[in-house]
Amino acid sequence: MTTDIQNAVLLSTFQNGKRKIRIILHQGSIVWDNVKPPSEQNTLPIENIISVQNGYLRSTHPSEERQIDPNAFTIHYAERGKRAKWLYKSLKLRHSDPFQIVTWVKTLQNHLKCFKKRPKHLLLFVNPFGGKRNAMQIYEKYGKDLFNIAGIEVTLNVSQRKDQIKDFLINHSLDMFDAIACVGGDGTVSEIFNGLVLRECKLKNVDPDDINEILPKPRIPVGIIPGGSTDTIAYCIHGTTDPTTAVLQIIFGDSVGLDLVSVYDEHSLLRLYASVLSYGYLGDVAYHSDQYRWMGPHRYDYSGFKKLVMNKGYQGEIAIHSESTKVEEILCRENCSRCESSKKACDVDFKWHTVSGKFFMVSGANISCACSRSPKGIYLKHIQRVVGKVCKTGLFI
Ligand SMILES: Nc1ncnc2c1ncn2[C@@H]1O[C@H](COP(=O)(O)OP(=O)(O)OP(=O)(O)O)[C@@H](O)[C@H]1O
Repeated sequence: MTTDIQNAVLLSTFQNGKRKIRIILHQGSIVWDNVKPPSEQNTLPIENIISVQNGYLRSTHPSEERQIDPNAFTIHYAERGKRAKWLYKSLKLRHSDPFQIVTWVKTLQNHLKCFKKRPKHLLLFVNPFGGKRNAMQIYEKYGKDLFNIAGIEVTLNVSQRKDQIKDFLINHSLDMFDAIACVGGDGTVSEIFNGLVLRECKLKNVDPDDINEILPKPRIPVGIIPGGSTDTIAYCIHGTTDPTTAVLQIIFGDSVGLDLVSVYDEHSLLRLYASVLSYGYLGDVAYHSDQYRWMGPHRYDYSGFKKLVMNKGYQGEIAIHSESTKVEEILCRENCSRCESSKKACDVDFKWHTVSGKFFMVSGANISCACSRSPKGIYLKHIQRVVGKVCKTGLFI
């Protein structure tokens, strides 16, 4: 059945506005071009189609029920734009023969049914407190209509207090949802995955406070629509903080894995994080900037400058479990041979090494922590240039 759908070939000529276009469906793509020169050929992979909808006749009165136009249909799709952004586009097509319309709509809709990862019921959390406090407006402007076009049923949950999203996820049934998403920043995303992991612990009778337990992985996919100040997790995943791009990725059910790090004190699990844990400069900026929330995202510039000027270094001692004796000089990047060899840990002789002294900051980053302010992420050379030789920088990516 699926192969029959995938092998379908269609060729027709449609009216698109004032121009006539020839359009062909073949081998998982549709290609269209003007019948008359100049040629403007477009290729659209079927997986980039959001939905295919019948056209509607113009109603003469708002109380009238909308009637399907048998001679028109619309293809809603996504197209890759500049700088990692995705754009929403649509193609309106008309034909004098209603049979042509029915054939194209049915065939394309059957194709779309094969994409099983696309969500149908989405639980969407909105944090009205983070960033510029405009998360609801972001949803209304960039999310609502696109989810509607995609035929996704959205259940909105606007958070009323800190940790409400986390508590909701721990305590409520999620059976009716096939995906979760949020409009918010890194703190909101953190509430979601902390809530999901603790929920799994509760369901599987795992004690999250036992450091020797392996924490269970939540299976439900999580979408992130940037609506915070830094939005580093969204930026690292999508390469941009553009909300439309995020909404389109959620619609298509595209996913990547995200590692989480658990942080414990002597007694219990403190929290899980996906971006960065920091002691020293960055930790202080994150902590103190919260009292300047009224400044919006500029609070980080203000606090960052203040803390940089006041910085005299932070005393500390770090123990690192590593095979190398030169732990202070190591810089890991993508495709790092050292990380590759450490995956085969049995061949490597790991020992504890300690580094102590005054640090500018000590950070444990799980992702590059790139954001629009710092597109290269946490970058060691950049930090060294800022602090000169005053203090050490501990950074482990
Ligand atoms: N209704 C609410 N009132 C107060 N705080 C809330 C509310 N809802 C969520 N929060 C908390 O707001 C905090 C900040 O939100 P968020 O992280 O989304 O924005 P941000 O700090 O501006 O962005 P970023 O973390 O990307 O810099 C989160 O830690 C979350 O727990």
